[in-house]
Amino acid sequence: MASPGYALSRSVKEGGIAFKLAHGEDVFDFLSLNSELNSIFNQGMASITTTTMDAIISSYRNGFLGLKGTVVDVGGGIGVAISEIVKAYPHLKGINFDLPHVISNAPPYDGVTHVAGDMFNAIPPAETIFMKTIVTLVFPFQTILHSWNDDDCVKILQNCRKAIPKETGKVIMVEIILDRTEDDPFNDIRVTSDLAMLCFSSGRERNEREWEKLLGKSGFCHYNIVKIPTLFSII
Ligand SMILES: C[S@@+](CC[C@H](N)C(=O)[O-])C[C@H]1O[C@@H](n2cnc3c(N)ncnc32)[C@H](O)[C@@H]1O
Repeated sequence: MASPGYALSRSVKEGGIAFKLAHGEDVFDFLSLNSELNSIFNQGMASITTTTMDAIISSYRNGFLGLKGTVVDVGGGIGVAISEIVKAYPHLKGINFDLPHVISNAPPYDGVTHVAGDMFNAIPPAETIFMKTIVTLVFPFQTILHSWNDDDCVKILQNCRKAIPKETGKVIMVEIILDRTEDDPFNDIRVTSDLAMLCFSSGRERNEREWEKLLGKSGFCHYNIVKIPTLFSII
């Protein structure tokens, strides 16, 4: 996992993603080809997610209470986040959507259907889409949108738009928002995550203006930001 750091200077000078220069594959292809690492990665994501879901579920209570129908967690890993959401808000049904090699490791949860697929092709239809990022310093390349460059993010968000009802659909993203002006103890780790994205993906962390631009380009003209007591905000 340290090797992409050693490829960073080559990536800056010659172009290309440092992770791919170091390992010959993009990160998610690399995981799909290494079943032991894939399993460690999925379990790691699941345990980190368990620690942040409490803050998300309680801080966004009115948001979840106002939803109806089905929520699809895009890039939901083995389904921990969506299972916690439907447990806390049982009026909702959940779909956990991820790549086939991840879904094949996912355990069953009440109220959750697992669906395998590729978010660059199509996302299962639902009233609401949930996308949650993760940051760890061991696997610092966590998606969802911060792992991808702007063009890829627009493709993902446009697919989100196609999957939800035109007038009433909603996308809930849990992402980092860079903010240099605020005196916030999480700011240093947000910048560290931005550097980590440079090593592990084509992505980056973004400030509010950059998020607004990305959302606008993808056809979402209304958004709100809800600050929660973690590294992340809800957009
Ligand atoms: C950081 S992990 C899991 C994050 C998860 N949302 C959570 O909070 O635990 C990101 C997930 O995105 C998935 N992913 C990557 N590319 C994808 C694609 N093209 N389509 C669907 N899922 C994808 C990965 O397999 C991985 O499980």
